[in-house]
Amino acid sequence: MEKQTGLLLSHLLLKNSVFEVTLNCSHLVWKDLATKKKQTSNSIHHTFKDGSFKCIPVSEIIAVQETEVDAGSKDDGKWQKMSLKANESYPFGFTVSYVERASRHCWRCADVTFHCPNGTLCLQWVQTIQERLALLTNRPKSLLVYINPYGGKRQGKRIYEKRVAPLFSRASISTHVIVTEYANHARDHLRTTADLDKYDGVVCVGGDGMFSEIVHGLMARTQMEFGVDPNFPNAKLMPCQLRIGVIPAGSTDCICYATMGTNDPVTSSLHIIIGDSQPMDICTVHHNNTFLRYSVSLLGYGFYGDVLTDSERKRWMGPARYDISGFKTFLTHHHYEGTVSFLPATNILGTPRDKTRCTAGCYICQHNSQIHSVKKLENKEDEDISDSGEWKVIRGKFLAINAANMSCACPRSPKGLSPAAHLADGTADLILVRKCSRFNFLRHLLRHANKDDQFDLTFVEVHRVKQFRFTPRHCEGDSELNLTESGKRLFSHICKDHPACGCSPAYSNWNCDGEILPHAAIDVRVHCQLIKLFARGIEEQPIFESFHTSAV
Ligand SMILES: CCCCCCCCCCCCC/C=C/[C@@H](O)[C@H](COP(=O)(O)O)NC(=O)CCCCC
Ligand SMILES: Nc1ncnc2c1ncn2[C@@H]1O[C@H](COP(=O)(O)OP(=O)(O)O)[C@@H](O)[C@H]1O
Ligand SMILES: [Ca+2]
Repeated sequence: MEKQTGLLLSHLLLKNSVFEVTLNCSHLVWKDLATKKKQTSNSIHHTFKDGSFKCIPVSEIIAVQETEVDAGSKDDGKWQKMSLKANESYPFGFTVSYVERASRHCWRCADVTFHCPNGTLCLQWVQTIQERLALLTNRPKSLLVYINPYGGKRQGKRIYEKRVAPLFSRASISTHVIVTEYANHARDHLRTTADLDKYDGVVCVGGDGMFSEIVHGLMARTQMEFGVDPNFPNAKLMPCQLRIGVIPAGSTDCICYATMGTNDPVTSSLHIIIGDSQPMDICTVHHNNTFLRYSVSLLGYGFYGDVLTDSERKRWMGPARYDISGFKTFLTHHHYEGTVSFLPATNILGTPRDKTRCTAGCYICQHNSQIHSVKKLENKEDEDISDSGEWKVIRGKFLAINAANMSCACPRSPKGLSPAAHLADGTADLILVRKCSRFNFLRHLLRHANKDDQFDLTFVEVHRVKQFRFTPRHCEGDSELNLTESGKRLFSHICKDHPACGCSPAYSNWNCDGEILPHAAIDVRVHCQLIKLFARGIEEQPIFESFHTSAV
């Protein structure tokens, strides 16, 4: 064993070979001494598939613990042989659990057990690694967990107990778990009752609707604490301090998919454990200066509003309801008339049709959010939002009006509704699909699932915006008309009951992150980075950490 400042180096047994194991301030590295000579001293090393070399960042170590070296502990013959040898001259062991990257952005918790020649050395390794982990202040120690037992395929509770809780326990994270008993249980608990000082984060097990509940609860609590009235459309909303973790157990799971590249509960758990942080924009939705809701992913009128409205009656079907309702809504082919006004995002990097993608450490999000902060400091943000800038106005008949605050990538559409949209740039992509033939609309829809550009069609346009407004045709000129659900039904009724007349109903509903909004006329504003997730954005490719031999 060799211990210099900040460096621990020992020769330890791993499986049947002696490895040089090193812990420096940022990485844990192990090299098979038998193959070490083959490596050139100045080359940048990678993790070798044969296991002869591995380099993992300390920030991705989940836990370390002493391991009993016991020949009878594994039933696999090979392992027993190794254990016997370990017992002879390496009778002590410790196991390091760490993040390993699997395919398609999935993360797994891998274990490696090192055998030591004496107990003092073993203890020193365990303690030193634990000390390093304790220095990682971004990691949560205590979490408040809400499980929706009815989300998706109703597997939330099982997913949490079988796949998530054991990982949290291995990482010594304490949890307070609440299985929700009714819709908005989590939102109301967070808004009024929960003792948030006790926790380092809030975790929801469910779908995008459940995530939306958490966002509403935390946002309401934060605005109340700071005395901000969200009814005031130009209010400067305060960001939430607690990070949110999302364990996917829903029907769409686009929040997970767009922030981690997969909807896998283990991957989400590992991002939570290592304390990742991904800021996200939030939209506020108002009607006649009254706050209605927050939206994080999709605000959709027309097609996606109608799919949602139809699908709510089919909740018992689980996630398949969206496919059935999607098909049915496609066949009905309703269009809606109205005016869309929007404030384009100017002086920012990125456009909705460029080839850049919002990935981990996104430069565009960093750059554009800095512009927002400078404006906030100079108190020019309101100016920009309400008066200055050129509002654009588009009147027409639309099959769909969608605002994507992020890509909205999900298993149904791995590139998403707006593939170049950003999680945290302070803008949303406003997609207008004008009335067109069923065939053309199908072409547009199919392009969400293949490589072709869904915006490269004459009847589709997309704008990167900071704010937008929609006024359905029958409300135009009557800003006071408060068109609620019952009113809308009255209007819609006329043609919905007479499909043969070929007319479209006058109004659709807004799909706001999977919730039906009771108003058709809305004002929407994007707020930059109001919440943070336990995520890091989609990693472009598996990261192989660089490591120089000379540094060891
Ligand atoms: C072969 C045809 C391909 C059709 C592709 C359709 C493109 C799908 C993009 C869907 C984007 C979804 C954005 C996220 C919306 C969610 O907030 C919302 C609620 O989710 P959850 O709480 O998990 O139920 N989900 C939806 O509105 C579902 C829309 C599905 C439309 C088919
Ligand atoms: N215990 C519960 N009973 C009924 N509804 C609930 C419960 N807990 C949460 N909900 C509601 O269920 C809705 C859907 O939840 P979600 O987890 O997003 O599943 P899905 O993705 O299948 O829609 C959300 O609107 C949420 O408010
Ligand atoms: Ca955005």
